[in-house]
Amino acid sequence: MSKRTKLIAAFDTNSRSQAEEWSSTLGNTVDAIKLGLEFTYACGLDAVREVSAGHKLFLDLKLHDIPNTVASGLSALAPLRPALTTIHACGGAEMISRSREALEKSFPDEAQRPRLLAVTVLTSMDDAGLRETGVDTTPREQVLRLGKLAIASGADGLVCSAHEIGLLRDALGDKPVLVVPGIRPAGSASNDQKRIMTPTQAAQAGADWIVVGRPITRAVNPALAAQDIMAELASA
Ligand SMILES: O=C(O)c1cc(=O)[nH]c(=O)n1[C@@H]1O[C@H](COP(=O)(O)O)[C@@H](O)[C@H]1O
Repeated sequence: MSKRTKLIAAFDTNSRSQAEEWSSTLGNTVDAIKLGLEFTYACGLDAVREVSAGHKLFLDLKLHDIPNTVASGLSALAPLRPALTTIHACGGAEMISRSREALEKSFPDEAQRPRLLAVTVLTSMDDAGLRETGVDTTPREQVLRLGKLAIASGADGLVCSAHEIGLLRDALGDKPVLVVPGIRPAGSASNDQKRIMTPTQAAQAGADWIVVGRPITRAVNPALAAQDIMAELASA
């Protein structure tokens, strides 16, 4: 039997009290919580530690710099003990392999080591947006290219859209952890996301984790919105 796709709720806010409220009202409904750039820059690392206490943490800081700086940055974040953490795949092979080494050094116990995820092509990019950056190919081709590079260089998994899951599974098999944002329950606004799918579609495509922010956090009742998505995943 295949494993259920798990739900990460993205707590994108600059308010510590708001994040604390979500943590207590829906943190136990979802499988993990994501704290990213907005919350970390606004509230600091102590707040990340406190809001994520008792929950699985996806620390999404999308590091992208020279290999030494990214590896040292990851080592500095180790005390937060995230389950999952991100770097940008386009930082290249050495940046990715040095990141993996840094995490292995900080966590000699492999079971405790945060899973290193490489972000491929952001789900807010479509064909035109990607070409504007000088990458003269489609998001699918670029995701595949970066995905192969990242896994070969030591990433445990990838962040991609649900549209590329099949392609990545064909090329890389079942082992890489695929974490999929750009998820919109039927009828919800796409906002700035371009490559979107519903929770059911992403689960059926084979996502290990989906990431959902605004459809939960901006709902009239965020806890109920999270429960509805969990129910959708259970029946997908
Ligand atoms: O790394 C991510 O989590 C990420 C990668 C990506 O390609 N697209 C993407 O939306 N995300 C994150 O996933 C979350 C999606 O939020 P919503 O669009 O509100 O559901 C945000 O916190 C983004 O930072």
